[in-house]
Amino acid sequence: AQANDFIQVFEALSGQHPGERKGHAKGVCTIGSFRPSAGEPWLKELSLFATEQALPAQVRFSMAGGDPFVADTSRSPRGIGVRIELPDGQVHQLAGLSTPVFPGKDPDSFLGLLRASLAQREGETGAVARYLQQHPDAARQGQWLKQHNPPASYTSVNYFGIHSFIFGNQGQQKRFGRWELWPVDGEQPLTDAEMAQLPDDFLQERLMQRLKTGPAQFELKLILAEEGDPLLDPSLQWPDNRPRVTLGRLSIDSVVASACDRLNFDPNVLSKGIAASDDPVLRLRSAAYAISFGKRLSGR
Ligand code: HEM
Repeated sequence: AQANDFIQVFEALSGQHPGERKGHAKGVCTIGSFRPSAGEPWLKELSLFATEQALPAQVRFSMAGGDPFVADTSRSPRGIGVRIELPDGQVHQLAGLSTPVFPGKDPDSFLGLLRASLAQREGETGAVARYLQQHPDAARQGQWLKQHNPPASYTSVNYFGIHSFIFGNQGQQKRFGRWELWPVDGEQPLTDAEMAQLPDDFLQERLMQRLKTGPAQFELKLILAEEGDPLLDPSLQWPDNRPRVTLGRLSIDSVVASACDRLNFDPNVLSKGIAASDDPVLRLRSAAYAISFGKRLSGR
């Protein structure tokens, strides 16, 4: 699977929306800050956690998929894109989802699922079920979404980095870890009744109302891998009992609609001391985001 295959299938599934993101088209942009507070000395040696001062951040919340008009009640992932500006000019980005797993162990498996959805849409009954039967890794996100209603607001849900990243500077021990963002407001899912009754658009309005009462915050957490944890498969979660280390606090201050227009939340833009793993889905994302970024900047 190539990055462009994804752009094509996203556009086939969601229609042409010139100038919009080809994934996570619907969303809301905010500004805020990240205040590092990593307690462990080895973490303080990584650029992102070296200071305890608040670093400027841009944060975009989004609905998965390429449809800018999708209903906010949809049983689909919510997304968060975070861009943090370090004092020395480096930038660190995070782009995660409200599901702990991705629908595919690698790009081929995910692309197959998208193509099966398209085939089903075009009349091939049962195409998705057949595909999922043969590719259990591609079924895991859907299974999780069935068991967890979508969030009542963008700031009342956990977000997951999903991929493994490698933490440690040159000369230090390298440790595989995954990040999570935990809402300080607590998790609050929609009830079934709310899912049936709410209008298509309420997440942006709720976020603006929430921010009138002060910043909404998330704790950034790190889970470190233990022997035998799957390091390169984003469709698999690590056991729930892994300890989490607090890395800092992300503060969402205000909605600034245009502040993300020229940003590309490529998850491989990382500061010194944190590196991408060889997860093939993580690797492919940069190229797909670049194509989408180029298209939307040029109004295509
Ligand atoms: C093969 C796998 C994937 C492909 C092809 C893909 C593709 C895309 C594309 C084309 C965009 C729009 C980029 C832009 O115009 O700026 C996007 C946005 C996004 N993706 Fe992915 N993605 C993949 C996997 C993932 C994964 C694993 C995550 C989370 C861990 C994720 C989270 C996001 C988020 C949060 C955004 C919105 C960023 C923003 O607000 O601008 N994606 N994706």
